[in-house]
Amino acid sequence: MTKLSAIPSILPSTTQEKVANSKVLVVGAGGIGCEVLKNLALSGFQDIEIIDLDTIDVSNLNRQFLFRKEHVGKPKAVVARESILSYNPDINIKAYHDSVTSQDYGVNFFKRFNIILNALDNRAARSHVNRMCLAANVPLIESGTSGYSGQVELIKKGETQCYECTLKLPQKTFPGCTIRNTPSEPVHCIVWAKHLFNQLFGEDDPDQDVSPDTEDPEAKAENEHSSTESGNIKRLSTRQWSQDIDYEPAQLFTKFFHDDIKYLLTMENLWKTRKAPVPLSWEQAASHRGDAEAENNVQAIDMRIWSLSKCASVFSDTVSQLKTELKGKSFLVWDKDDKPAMDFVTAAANIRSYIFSIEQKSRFATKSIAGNIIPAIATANAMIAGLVVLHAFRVLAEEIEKCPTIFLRPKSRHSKFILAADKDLVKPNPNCYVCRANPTVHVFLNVNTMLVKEFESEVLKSYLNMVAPDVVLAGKDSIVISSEEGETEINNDKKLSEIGIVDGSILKVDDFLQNYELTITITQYEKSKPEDPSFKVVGNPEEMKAKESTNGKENGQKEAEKEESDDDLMIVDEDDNVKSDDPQEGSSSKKRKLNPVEDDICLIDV
Ligand SMILES: Nc1ncnc2c1ncn2[C@@H]1O[C@H](COP(=O)(O)OP(=O)(O)OP(=O)(O)O)[C@@H](O)[C@H]1O
Ligand SMILES: [Zn+2]
Repeated sequence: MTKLSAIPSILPSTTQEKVANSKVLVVGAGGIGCEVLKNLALSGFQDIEIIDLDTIDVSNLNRQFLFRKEHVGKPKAVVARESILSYNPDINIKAYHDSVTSQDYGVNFFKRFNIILNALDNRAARSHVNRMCLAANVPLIESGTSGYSGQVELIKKGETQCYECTLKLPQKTFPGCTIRNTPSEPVHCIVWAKHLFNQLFGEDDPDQDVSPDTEDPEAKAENEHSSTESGNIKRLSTRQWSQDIDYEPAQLFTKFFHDDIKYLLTMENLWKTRKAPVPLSWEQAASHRGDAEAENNVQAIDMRIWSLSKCASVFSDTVSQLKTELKGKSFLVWDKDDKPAMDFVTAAANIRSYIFSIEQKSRFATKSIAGNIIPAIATANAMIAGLVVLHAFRVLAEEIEKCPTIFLRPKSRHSKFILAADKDLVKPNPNCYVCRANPTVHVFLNVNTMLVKEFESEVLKSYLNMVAPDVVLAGKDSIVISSEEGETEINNDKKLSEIGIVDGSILKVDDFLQNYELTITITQYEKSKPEDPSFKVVGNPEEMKAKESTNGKENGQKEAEKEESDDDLMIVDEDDNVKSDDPQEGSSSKKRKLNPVEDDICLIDV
């Protein structure tokens, strides 16, 4: 029996019928997904499917209200289904505890739906669903939040831009010389401390060198030191040297916080317009007395700013703990939830901040910066989910012209939001490497150093978001990378040039799972600086510049700042289409491979 009574009577009767008879897929049952599912169930949708790969974590409970304490550890999709049935037992609802990128969900699976609603938190899954919906020609409503910001966007093949029509700028990174030579903000010291962790205990990454950067152009004019030296230490690997001294904390401290800083001071150009750092000896730090008061205040330990002597003792203790953890392993992986790893970064970052006269941060604040944590705001999720379902009504009523992209922006601190809408639907980008006919891209890389397996994992999968690519070298018609296991593994460790991929090569890449074909033109490129990316992907080489977004907050926030209204919510038209700081990355400006900072940002309870 169709429960039309649940359908908002404000809708025209034809739309009410369509709502009751349509089949909807919700992808993701997290913060937005739970709200969307509740809205669907309460507004008359009768046939819903949910897919989510994750299980319920205790940190989800404050905002993902379909879940309770007793559900922790259970699959989100399954529990969400049960909770929705408790609202309305007549709904036909099916749950999949699985990744939407799995081969089990091909184009025919997507074709079964009238509309698909994304409530995801990462770029790879979003891109995949985007391609599946284009291939299946099913409208997709894409949404995301990031703190108090959010966005809802309709994607309809041929009529609107797709998720990949605009270049998503990679997460903000910092120039290597700022991190290594001239930090000026706490985040620079925190990134340096994470790099230090990796140099001492993590996977080797030459881009994460922590020693003074002698190639810094600003310093070079006066600095005649050989680039084979760093500080007073010959540039043998930091890891090797640390192992040679058995991770003796005082010696490590002396190198990183005294000798390297002394060396930096010899780069005089750097300090002409900046406050110079002050080298800190192990003895000075360990016996530092000036900040004992900060230690004794009553705040929760994580909220306190640690004294310098506490930082020194935590540095020493965690170096010893991490050294023990490393035994028998080739490297450790930094994790903000791993206590010694997080304590180490807090201590090292704060010691460096002290040396550079930069504000020190509590462990709590350091964790949030180091883990790129943006708080998840239940209200923002709820507002965005409401807009998702309103858009769904309009799509089903075939009024897609009434579905411009809508942005949620914080008006000011705390409770005030504004909603800003684009004036019109944004048309597809004719150069989009996904939704245009016969898409092409140019990839700049070094064919003499990049391995076939790196090209597959970093360029095709991680950057271009393919799932199961098959690559044919044009002219030779042989498969050089196959999605079939065992077919081309023999090529994995070869350089691209060794299998005939050279400057000017054209590759035909086919991802059967995404029904997506892409032509790639290879151009030989060599890094000129160590921090340069190892490859670049460009739609049109003449337009190598990424579409610079003015910071997303400007979308609606500027409008709002002009207004003096006490309303908690304002709705304004959007004057331009400039996109944002990408709330669609949700909590997670998902890094592309080139980004040294965190991959997915985790949400924290607020
Ligand atoms: N490939 C995928 N297939 C299916 N579901 C996915 C996929 N990728 C992400 N998701 C789901 O999308 C949801 C996004 O929700 P949300 O942004 O609230 O994240 P969360 O993981 O619930 O929260 P937190 O990050 O704070 O732990 C998550 O439940 C996640 O499991
Ligand atoms: Zn597109």
